Amino acid sequence: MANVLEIQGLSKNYGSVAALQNVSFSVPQGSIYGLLGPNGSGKTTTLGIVLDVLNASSGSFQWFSQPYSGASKRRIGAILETPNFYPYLSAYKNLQIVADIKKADHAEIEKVLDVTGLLQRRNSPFKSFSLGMKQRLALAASLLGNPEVLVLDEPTNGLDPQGIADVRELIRKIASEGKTIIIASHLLDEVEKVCTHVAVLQKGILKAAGPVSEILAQQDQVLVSVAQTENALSLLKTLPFVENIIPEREWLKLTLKQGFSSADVNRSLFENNIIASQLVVRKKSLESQFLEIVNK
Ligand SMILES: Nc1ncnc2c1ncn2[C@@H]1O[C@H](COP(=O)(O)OP(=O)(O)OP(=O)(O)O)[C@@H](O)[C@H]1O
Repeated sequence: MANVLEIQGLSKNYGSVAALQNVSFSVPQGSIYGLLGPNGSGKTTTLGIVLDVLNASSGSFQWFSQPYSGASKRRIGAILETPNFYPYLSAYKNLQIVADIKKADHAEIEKVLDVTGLLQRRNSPFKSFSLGMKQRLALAASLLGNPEVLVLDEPTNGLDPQGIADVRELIRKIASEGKTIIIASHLLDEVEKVCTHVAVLQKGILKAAGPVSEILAQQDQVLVSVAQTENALSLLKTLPFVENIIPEREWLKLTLKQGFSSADVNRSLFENNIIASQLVVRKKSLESQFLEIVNK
């Protein structure tokens, strides 16, 4: 699959602050790519550089395998900040202004209002919109000109759970039409629910990048409680499918290699005359996986 964006060795210093340090990753065409990291990790800086509103201190990037130009700009729709529309003008009128700036056909306005679920409210003034509707109007505006790629910085910031779910659905719908979407977010949950790929930033350093299924693998943890802890520990250390063992009070916490389950642990213990009094399978939380990645 071709890449819509390739970033090589990007660094950015604000005075003595190293906001980005030698960051490289590629965004495949058709992906929903999450740029994940806590506040201040360099997400907005990365997006600002690739959208040409900030200069990098060093490194390079290409959109559609070419240096950034007016031609590539027309293929990208972006929302970098909380959207500014005219409060007393209707949704439709506001989009007319955006369409004129982007030299987009006015016929597109109805379509983007429909996609974002705002057709019924086309004549309502922007100031009467809820935060979620304002965010959807910003998405509608970014869709004018029919860009191939959307770049969104924290698109669900400040929204309530329903608003977050609406924007998530909308992102899925837009992606299903073949567009590539790049989203910066500090919300792990959001990234896991909607993204196909993720890059994890911490203090300007890229910690991991790739398909979500590889980066945030849903590895289970198996907790074993046995009377003969020492015997069990010696045995478990010899089992090739046990990746990691953490003894914690009466429990032995195990991480297993892909394709193995608590049944394999139970069988091995039993075959060696060790009876587990309790065996518990616990899903590793996204938080703990994220912390493992950033602490690596
Ligand atoms: N104009 C600036 N001048 C000085 N330092 C800056 C400037 N902009 C950003 N920084 C610093 O660069 C680092 C990265 O900031 P950036 O806004 O890119 O992070 P972020 O991951 O987008 O965070 P947030 O989620 O809070 O927006 C932070 O330490 C921030 O304080």
